[in-house]
Amino acid sequence: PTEIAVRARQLREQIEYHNYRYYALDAPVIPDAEFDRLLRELQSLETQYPELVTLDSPTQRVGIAPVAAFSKITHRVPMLSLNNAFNDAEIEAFDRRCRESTGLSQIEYAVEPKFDGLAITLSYAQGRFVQGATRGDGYTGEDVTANLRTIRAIPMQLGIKQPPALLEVRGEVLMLKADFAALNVAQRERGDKEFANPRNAAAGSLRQLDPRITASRRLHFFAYGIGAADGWITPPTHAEIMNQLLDMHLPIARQRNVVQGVSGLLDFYRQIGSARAQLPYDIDGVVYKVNDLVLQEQLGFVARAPRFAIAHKFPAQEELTQ
Ligand SMILES: NC(=O)n1nc(-c2ccco2)nc1N
Repeated sequence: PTEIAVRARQLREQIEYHNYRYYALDAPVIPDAEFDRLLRELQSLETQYPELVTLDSPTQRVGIAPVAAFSKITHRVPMLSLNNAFNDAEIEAFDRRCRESTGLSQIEYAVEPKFDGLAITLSYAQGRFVQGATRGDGYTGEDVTANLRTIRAIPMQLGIKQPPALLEVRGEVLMLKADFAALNVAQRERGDKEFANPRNAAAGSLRQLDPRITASRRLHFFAYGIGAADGWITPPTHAEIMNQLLDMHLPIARQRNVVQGVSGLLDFYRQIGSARAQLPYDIDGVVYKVNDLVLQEQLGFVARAPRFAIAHKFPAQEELTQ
């Protein structure tokens, strides 16, 4: 009956909104018990009326049947990796190259943490999540759509009224430090192998053929850019792309900024470096991107890496002593 279908749609929207509050804003507005009640109400409606179940219903976050193997996906826009810099002199050289190639005396950069997880791409058609893949070799990755549906930080619908016809979101799947520690305790108790670090735990959890195993691991996601886009008016800067991603209910880094020149870059590097141990997730550096997208075009890519962006890495973390 229609009022049941209306109630089911209402519940789906409310649950997805609370996921946004919790994972993208880190500011839930209802207690977990109330969230669970909404989910149970939707589950009971879908059990009574199976025709109400949709693939992207919040009740399907527990994972569907496993696949025998992952199929391959070729990225419409390659997912290229960043060049690395390890000291201030290399960053000064990066900034100099950007100034010389653009003829500008000072460059504005968008800066953000470099998540140490697994790069993935999410495709949204008319605002609905339809496909997701790993980075692979940058040109071809594995189709892990069913596994990504279980990650509650990844919205199944973009949270805007007029979504683009197609939008590819690039980002990182990761496991929070606390969830990693708890997982290893559980692994040890089960007699299963422990993971060396959160990055391996995230990769191992995402690349499971059985989505129900992925669903049992607490994975998180942060968006950091865009791939292909059809029917979307690209904003003029990277910082504004990030604002729009958050408006669309995608989680993004909280510690991001827009800075001027090499001094702004190095200040951010030190600021994040001193806060690194307190962050809830592992990072292996910070990322600097020329903010203006027209300048990014001008600077382009050398070989396979962009000339307009660079990762500034921290010294490798000494292995945690027991
Ligand atoms: N891993 C990470 O946090 N990344 N990776 C990029 C990236 C890779 C290629 C272009 O941008 N940006 C950020 N914040």
